[in-house]
Amino acid sequence: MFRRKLAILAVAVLAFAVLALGVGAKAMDATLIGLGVVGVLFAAAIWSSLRISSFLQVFTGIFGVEYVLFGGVVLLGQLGLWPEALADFMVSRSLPATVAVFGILVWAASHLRVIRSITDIADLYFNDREVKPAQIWPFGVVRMRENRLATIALVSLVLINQVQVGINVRLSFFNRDWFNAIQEKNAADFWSLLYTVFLFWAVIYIVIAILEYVVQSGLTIRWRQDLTNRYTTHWLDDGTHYRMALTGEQADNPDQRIAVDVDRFIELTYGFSITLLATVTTLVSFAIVLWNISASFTIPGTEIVIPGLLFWTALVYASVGTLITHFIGRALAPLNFQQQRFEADFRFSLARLREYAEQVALLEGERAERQIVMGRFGNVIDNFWRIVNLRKRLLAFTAFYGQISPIIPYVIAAPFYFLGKVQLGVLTQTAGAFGRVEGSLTFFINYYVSLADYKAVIDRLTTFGASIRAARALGREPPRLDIAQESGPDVRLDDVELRLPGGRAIVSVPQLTLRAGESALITGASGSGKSTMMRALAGIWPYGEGRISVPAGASVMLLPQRPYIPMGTLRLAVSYPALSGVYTDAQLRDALVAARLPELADSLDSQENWSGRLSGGEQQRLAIARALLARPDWLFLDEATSALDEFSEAALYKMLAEKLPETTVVSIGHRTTLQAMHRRHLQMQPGADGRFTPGDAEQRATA
Ligand SMILES: Nc1ncnc2c1ncn2[C@@H]1O[C@H](COP(=O)(O)OP(=O)(O)OP(=O)(O)O)[C@@H](O)[C@H]1O
Repeated sequence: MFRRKLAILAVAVLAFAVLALGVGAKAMDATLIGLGVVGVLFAAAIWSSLRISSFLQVFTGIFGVEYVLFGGVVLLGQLGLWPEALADFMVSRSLPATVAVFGILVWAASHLRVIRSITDIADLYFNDREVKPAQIWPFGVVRMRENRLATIALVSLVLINQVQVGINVRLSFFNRDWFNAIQEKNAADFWSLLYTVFLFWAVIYIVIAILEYVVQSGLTIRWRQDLTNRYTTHWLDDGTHYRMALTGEQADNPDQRIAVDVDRFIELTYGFSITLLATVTTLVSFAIVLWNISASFTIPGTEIVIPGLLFWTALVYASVGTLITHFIGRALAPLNFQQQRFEADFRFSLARLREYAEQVALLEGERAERQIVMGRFGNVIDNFWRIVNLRKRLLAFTAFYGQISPIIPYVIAAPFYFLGKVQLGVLTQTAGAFGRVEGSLTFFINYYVSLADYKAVIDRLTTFGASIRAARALGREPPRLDIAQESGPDVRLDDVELRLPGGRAIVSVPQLTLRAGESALITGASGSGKSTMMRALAGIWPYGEGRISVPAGASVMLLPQRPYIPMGTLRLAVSYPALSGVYTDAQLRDALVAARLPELADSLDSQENWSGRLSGGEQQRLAIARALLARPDWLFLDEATSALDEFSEAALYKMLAEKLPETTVVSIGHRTTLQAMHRRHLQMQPGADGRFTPGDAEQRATA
C-alpha cells in the first residue's frame, strides 16, 4: 500500500549500510561492519517486501526507519560527533542491527504459509481504501482512508510498546542507582533520583499506557467492524449464502465464523504481532542489560568473568520452566477447543428447541428433548472436569515456579554482594532484569496455548472465505445457465436443462414462453422439479445450462410455501424485503386488509415472534400483502396459498388480479380448483430419461 515509500526506504537503508561498512572498514570496527552487512541484507529484504502483505509492510517500514535512525546515532557516536549533552540518549551499539534482524525476520515470516493465511485476512482491513469518518482526539471527526488510519494506529502501537520497553530499561538503571544511594545512605541522591528520574518517567509511562489502551481499542473495534461488515456482505450478496447451503461446502456455522471467529482473529493477531514484538523487544533489551551486568560477577577468588552468566542462567531457568509447563499442559489446547464446540452444540440444541417449541409440545417430545439437551450438557461437564484436572497439575507447577522465580536471581547474586563484589543497586537491578528476561521467555508458553486456537480460527475464516468465493463462482463456468435481459415483454426458456447439485438432470425445457399478462399454473407430480424451475426463473438456481430470457428491468418476486418472517416489528415483517419505513402506515394497513388480515392492521409496531404466532395460512396471507406492496412485474407463487381454504384462496387470487393488473402471476399448486384462476395450465410431463418437461395441459378462455 505504501510501495513507493518502502522503495525509498530500501534505498536509504542500503545507502546507510554502505556508509556504515565504509566507516567500519576504515576504523576496523567489527560492530559497524556487522551493522553494514545486516543493513545490506535488510535493504534487499525491504525491496522484496514491496510485494508482501500491507499488514507486514507496516512492520518492515518501522524497522527500516529505526535502523537508519539508531544506526545514525551509533555512527555519530563512533565518529565522536554525538553531543556530550545528549549522552543519556546514546543507544546501545547493537540496537540498529537488532531492529534490522527483526525486519529480516518479518520478511522471512511473510513466506510461511500460515502467515500468508493470516495476512490475507488482515489485509482485507489494511487494504481498505474507503474514506470513513473517525473521532480522533483532539482533532474531532476526521475523514480519511481506512487503511491510512489503520496504519497510523498500528505504527503508534508498535512505537508505544517500544517506548514502554525503553522506559522500563531506563527505570532499571534508576533502580540500581536508587538502591546504591540507599546502601550509601545518600539522602540527597535518594530524593533527587526520585523526583527527577522516577517521577518524570513514571508520568510518561502512565500517559502512554492510557494512550495505548485507547488506540488499541479504537483499532480493534474498527477492524472488527470492517471485517464483520465485509464477511456479512460477501456472504449475503448475490444469494451467496443460499448457494453455499446448496454446495454444502466446508463452511458450516457461518454465524460462528462471523460473530466469534472474526473477533478472536483480531484479538489473537494483535497478540501475535504487537504483543509478541513488545515481548521480543523486552527480551532483547533486558538480555543486553543482564549480559552487561554479568561483567561484574567474577568467579570467586579470581578475576575471571563468565560472559553473560546471568543471561544464560535466565535462559536455562525459563527453558526448563517452559518445557515442564508444555509437558504438563500440552493437552490443554485441544481440550479448550473441544470445550468451545461442546458449549456451542449445547447452546444450539436449546435454541433449536425454542424454535420448534410447538412441534415438541404437540408430540410431547419433552422427555426425548431433555435427554438430547442433557446429553450435550454432559459432554460440556465431562470435558470441563478433564480441563480442571489438567489445570490443577499445571497450577501446582506454575505456582511453585512463580514463587521461586523472584528468589533465584537473589540467590545467585547475593554471594557476590556479600563478598562486596557488587553493590545493592546492581543486586536489585539484576533481579529486575532477570525477571523481565525470564518473563518474556515464559510468555511464549502462555501464547503457545492459544496457538492451536489461533490456527483453528484462521482455518475457519480461510475456508469460509474460500467457500464464499466457490459459491460465487458457481454457475459461472460454461456450460451454464444464462439469464439474459431482453427487450421483449415475455419470459422465455430455450434449451434449458436443470440439474441437481450432484449433476443429475431433472428438468428439460426445449422451448417455453411465459407470456406477459397471461397467468399460468404449473402442476405435476411431487419431486418433478417445479420448485427448481421457479428457482431458476428467479435466478437463484445455479445448476444447469441453457438460456432464460427475462424482460429487461422487470421486477420478479417469488413467494414460497413457507414464507420467511424476520424478527422484529410487524411493520418490518410486512415490508420485507423492503426496509422498514419504505411504505407508509396507510399502505401497510391497506395491504394487510386486502390480504384478509384486517385484525393485524393496528399492530404494526408490535414486536413479536411472528413466525411462531401466526398460523400457516396467516403467514401465507402476510406474504401476499408483501406482494401487494412490492407490485412486481412477475409474481411466482410456489404453493404460496396451500394452507388456505379454497374459498379464501380464490378470493385472494381475484384480489391480486384486481389490485395488480400489471403483474403476471405464475403459480405452482396441486389443487384442481387453481386451474380456474389461471389462463394457462402447464403440466410437468415425465420423459423416458427421468427428466420432466413442462407442457400445455389445456387452454382456458378466462382467468
Ligand atoms: N438442494 C438440493 N440438493 C439435492 N437435491 C435437491 C435439492 N433441491 C431439490 N432437490 C431434489 O430435486 C427434486 C425436485 O425438487 P422440487 O422441489 O423442484 O420438486 P417439486 O416438483 O417442487 O416437488 P413438490 O411438489 O413436492 O414441492 C427432488 O427430488 C428434490 O429432492
